[in-house]
Amino acid sequence: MIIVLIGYMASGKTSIGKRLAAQLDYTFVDLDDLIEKRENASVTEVFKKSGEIYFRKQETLYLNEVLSRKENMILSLGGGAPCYSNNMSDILNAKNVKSIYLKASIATLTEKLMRKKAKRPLIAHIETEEAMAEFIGKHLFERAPYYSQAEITVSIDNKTKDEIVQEVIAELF
Ligand SMILES: Nc1ncnc2c1ncn2[C@@H]1O[C@H](COP(=O)(O)OP(=O)(O)OP(=O)(O)O)[C@@H](O)[C@H]1O
Ligand SMILES: O=C(O)C1=C[C@@H](O)[C@@H](O)[C@H](O)C1
Ligand SMILES: [Mg+2]
Repeated sequence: MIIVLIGYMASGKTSIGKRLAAQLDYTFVDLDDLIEKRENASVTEVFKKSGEIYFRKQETLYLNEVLSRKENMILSLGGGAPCYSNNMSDILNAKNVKSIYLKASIATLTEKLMRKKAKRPLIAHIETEEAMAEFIGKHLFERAPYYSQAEITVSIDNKTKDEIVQEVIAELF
């Protein structure tokens, strides 16, 4: 089975994914990391050198490659991955794939992203907390229709990583 974690930037896809993989003894794949390895450049460099459209094309290519693998795997996506091309339908239609939305409020995301924006090219330029909350609110309005199609939704607000991991496992098995 492939368990796909989706959600906004900083919702915990990478860190929760790693813990889930360790606990379930599944392979762990992070789509942003895979893109960086294959493109031999950081996400920020790919955005800068080749532009977002090129990044989205490569993201779709590598997503489909990983979805065709036949192994037990936790696959943590980048924040935008489910919202481009036919990616969300491909995830929902793939056999043996379960999708999980790690859902966070605008307040939680604003607080996290003010601290961790440097490596995220879409938000690195935003300076004040008010502007960050405004950006995230608008962005989530566009993206939530994709994220919400996931088979399972787990709210992450005010929960520890361990609590989230246990909740995901309880929903899955
Ligand atoms: N429940 C939590 N409690 C406290 N800190 C958390 C929690 N979940 C994640 N974090 C921290 O928040 C930061 C963002 O998490 P992470 O990188 O896993 O998010 P992401 O969804 O993979 O983001 P991106 O879309 O940018 O890849 C990390 O520093 C992580 O350690
Ligand atoms: O939300 C997004 O569109 C992104 C999230 C990150 O995981 C990276 O995939 C990249 O910075 C774009
Ligand atoms: Mg990540």
